[in-house]
Amino acid sequence: MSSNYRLLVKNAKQVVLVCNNGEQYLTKHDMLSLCVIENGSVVIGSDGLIKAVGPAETIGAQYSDASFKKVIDATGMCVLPGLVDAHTHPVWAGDRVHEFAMKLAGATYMDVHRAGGGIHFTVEHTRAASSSDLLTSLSGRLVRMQRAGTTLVECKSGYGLELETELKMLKVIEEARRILPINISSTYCGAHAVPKGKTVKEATEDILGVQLPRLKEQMSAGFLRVDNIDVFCEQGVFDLSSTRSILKAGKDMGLNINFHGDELHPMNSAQLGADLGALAISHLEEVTDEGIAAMAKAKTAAVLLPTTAYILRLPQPRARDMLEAGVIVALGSDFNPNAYCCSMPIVMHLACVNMKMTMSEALAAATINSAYSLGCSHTHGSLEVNKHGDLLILNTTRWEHLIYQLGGHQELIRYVVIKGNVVHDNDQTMKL
Ligand SMILES: N=CN[C@@H](CCC(=O)O)C(=O)O
Ligand SMILES: [Zn+2]
Repeated sequence: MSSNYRLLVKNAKQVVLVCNNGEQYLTKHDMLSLCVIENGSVVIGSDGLIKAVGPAETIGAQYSDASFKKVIDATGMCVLPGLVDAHTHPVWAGDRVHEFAMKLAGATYMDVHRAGGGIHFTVEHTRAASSSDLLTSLSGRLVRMQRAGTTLVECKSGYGLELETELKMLKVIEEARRILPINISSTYCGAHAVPKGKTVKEATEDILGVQLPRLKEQMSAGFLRVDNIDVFCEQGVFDLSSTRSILKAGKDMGLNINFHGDELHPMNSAQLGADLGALAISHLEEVTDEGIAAMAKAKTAAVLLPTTAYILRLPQPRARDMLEAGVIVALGSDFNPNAYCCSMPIVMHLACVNMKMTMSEALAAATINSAYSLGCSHTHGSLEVNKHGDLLILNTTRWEHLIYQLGGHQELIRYVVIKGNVVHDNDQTMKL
C-alpha cells in the first residue's frame, strides 16, 4: 500500500467510534455502550474521508508502506468524532446582555418578548447590519464553536422576518460555508416571530406568498443551498395551523422539517411534526406523553437544548422519558443572543446533570443522533470508513473527561480535524 493519505492518527489510548455498523441513529440501550477501540489508529485519505479505523497494530501493518501528509502520534490521548451542534441561531447583530440582567431579576422570556425585546430587539439590529459585519461576527462564533469541538453545525436565519433580511442572513451563512472549514446545515427560519405590526395570518401569507417562492428561485438558480425549514410553534407566536402550512410548503420545496415546538406551552407540536414527517423538533420542554410516542414512531429526532432550560429556569425537557420510549435524542447548543453558549462539551455536561442522561447517551446524542437530525448521519457523526474524517483529539486517556471537566474543553482539546485537515491545534493543552 503506497498511495498518499492526508492524515494518520496513531496509537491513541482510546478511539471512540460511537457506532460501527452503519447505524443512522442510536436509541435506547444502544446509546449506553458506544463502540470504543483501546489503542487504536485512524487513517484519512486525500479525499478527506476515513479509509481505516482499528487497532493500532493492524493499521500499522496494513499501512506500513503508505505515505501520509501528516502523522499525529496520539499516545496517551483520545480520539472521538467531531461534535455536531443540531441547533443554533448564530447570525445576528446587537447582543442582549441587558436582557440577561432582566431575566436574572425575574422577567420571563415571554415578558421580554411581549415588551418588544427578545427576538424583536435582535431583528431591529440585524436588519440594520451590513452583510459583511454579519459575516465577521458569524465567522468568529463558528471558529469559537470549532475550538470547542464542533465540526458540523446547524445555522438558522430568523432575525429578519421579511424577505430582504432573511435572504441576507441565508447568504451570509452560504458565504461562511464557502470560506470556513466547519460543515454547515442551513435553515430558513422566517417564522421565528410574528413581525411587529403584522398578524399571524399576515405573517404566514408573507412567508407562503413572498418569502418561500423567492427562496425557491434562489435555490434553483444555485445562489443558495438551504437544507431545513423551521417555525417557532408557540402561543403568541405561530399557532398549530399556520405552522402546519409553512412547514408543509417548505417540505414541498425539498426542505427537511426541523422546527421549534412545545417549548413554553404544550402545543401538540410533536404530534404535528410526526404527522408531517419532520426530521427533528427542538426544545420539547412541554411535550406530552402522546407527543413522545408519536415522535418515537415517526423517527422524528428530539433536539434537546439544555442551555434554554438552564438560562430561563424552565422545567427540564423529559430526556429520560424520551430515551425510554425510543425517541432519537439529539443535542444542540441553541447559541443565540438569549443563550450565549458555543460549547457542546458544556451542553453535554448540562444534559447529564440536569436532564439525567449518561455520558454515553450525551455523546451519542451530540454526534450520530445530531447528525441524523440534520439528515447527515450517513456521512457524519461516527468514525467509520467512508465517512468524513472529522475528529477531535483530547489530551486525556479517557474520553469522558470532555464531559466531566465542566468548561475544561479548552485545556483538553488538543486538535480539531475536519476532512483530515487540522483546523485547530492547541499546544496549551494540559494533562489534568
Ligand atoms: N425559542 C425560540 N428561539 C430561540 C431563541 C431566540 C432568541 O431569543 O433570540 C431558542 O431556540 O431558544
Ligand atoms: Zn432556537
